[in-house]
Parts: sequence; structure tokens; C-alpha cells
Amino acid sequence: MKQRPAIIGVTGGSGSGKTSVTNAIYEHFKGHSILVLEQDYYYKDQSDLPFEERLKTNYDHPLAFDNDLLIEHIEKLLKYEAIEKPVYDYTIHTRSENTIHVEPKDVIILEGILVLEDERLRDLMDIKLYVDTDADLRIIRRMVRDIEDRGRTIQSVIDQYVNVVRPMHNQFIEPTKRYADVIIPEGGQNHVAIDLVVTKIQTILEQKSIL
Ligand SMILES: Nc1ncnc2c1ncn2[C@@H]1O[C@H](COP(=O)(O)OP(=O)(O)O)[C@@H](O)[C@H]1O
Ligand SMILES: Nc1ccn([C@@H]2O[C@H](COP(=O)(O)O)[C@@H](O)[C@H]2O)c(=O)n1
Repeated sequence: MKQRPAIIGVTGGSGSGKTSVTNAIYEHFKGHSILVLEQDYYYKDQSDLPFEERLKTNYDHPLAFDNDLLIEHIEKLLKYEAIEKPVYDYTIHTRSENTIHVEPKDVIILEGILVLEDERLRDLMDIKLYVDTDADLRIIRRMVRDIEDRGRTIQSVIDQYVNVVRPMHNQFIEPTKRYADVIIPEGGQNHVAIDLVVTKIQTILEQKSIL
């Protein structure tokens, strides 16, 4: 009998390659029933705060996320019920007014900087991955991405990295490596690691009578 959907947790520091690893896994199972949930989309709604106040939020602290809503949504998906996924806009530091209707699927990839930090989320996962990339590469990648895609200046990326991202990474993200089943160095270009992970996921899906 088919069991509940499988949940794959993908974490790692900002710019480590979580999205690239997620995309590689997603591409592999594209013909199957699979969806991606981004923890970033579950940053707390700050629409009641003025823009200047939103700039002061620590977006790398566990309390920045609405994990209660995220867990509520995962529990619905586990019961094969649809959700209305929030949409996050990094340029205005809050959710947009739109939501995305997401139908339940057999495989859920849950990706984000702090998905292994919350025990409730960890307990829901069938496999936990940590993408491990050196800090110098992460800051370079983040710099390019934040300027091109997230409307930031070089100085704001540097200030945020030094004052918030780096210390929060060391305090909250890096320590979650101990919970990972698999540590993937260098992220999405690590084809050997991706192949091994995909094979393991296939086994989990067969055990659950999903594949
Ligand atoms: N192995 C790699 N080599 C070069 N650039 C990469 C590599 N992996 C990711 N990137 C780039 O770095 C940026 C951050 O990668 P991403 O997968 O979004 O990381 P994360 O989701 O962990 O923040 C993206 O612009 C991506 O294209
Ligand atoms: N309004 C926001 C919200 C988040 N961030 C940063 O995003 C990072 C997490 O996203 P990744 O894709 O890089 O994993 C996190 O480190 C936050 O600092 C932001 O800058 N502004």
C-alpha cells in the first residue's frame, strides 16, 4: 500500500548550492510526482512593518521564519491535501499578496538555511542533506546573486554578511551539519554525490511503494 509522501531536507549556508542540489534532484525525478517547498517562502509576514523597519530584521535567525505555518502546510501535504504556498519578495522583505496553489505530491523537497534547526521539521524528513561549501565561495556567489536578483548594493551585501549572515551561520546553520545523513561538498556540480543521493531516494520511494 502506498504510504505518506517522502520528505527530503536540503540545507547548507546561504550561497552553498542548496537550490542547485534541489534542482538536480528535481530534474532527476521530474517525470514523477515531486514538489519543492522553500523555507524562504515562509519568512514571517512583515507587511505591517514600514520598509525601514524590515531592513533591521535578522533574516538568518530561526525566529525569522514562520515554521508553524510551514509545518501546518507539510502536514496537509502528507495527508495529500493541497496548500496555498506563500510567495516571498526579497526586494521588499516580506510576502507578496499572492499565493501559489500547490497540489500534493509523492516526494517533497524541503530546502532552506534552517530546515534542520527545527526538530519538528527534522522528524518529518526521510533523508537529510547538508550542502557544504567554503565561506569564500558562498559570499562570492551571494554577492552576485543578491545584486542581480535581490536588488541589493555591494555595500549592503558586505554589511549584512559581516554583521549577521556570518555569525548566524556559525551559531545556527553550521551546527545542524551533525543532523545530516549526507554532507555534499560544493553543491550542485558534485555529480557523484547527487547520483548517490538520487539512488538512496529511489530506494526510499520503493520502500514506501511510491515508485
Ligand atoms: N558549483 C557552482 N559553481 C558556480 N556557481 C554556482 C555553483 N553552485 C551554485 N552557483 C551559483 O551560486 C548562486 C547560489 O547558488 P544556490 O544554489 O542558489 O545556493 P543557495 O540556494 O544555497 O543559496 C547561484 O547564483 C548559483 O547559480
Ligand atoms: N528579506 C530577506 C530575506 C532573506 N535574506 C537572506 O536570504 C538568505 C537565505 O537565502 P539563500 O537562498 O541564500 O539560502 C539568508 O542568509 C538571509 O540573509 C535577505 O537577505 N533578505
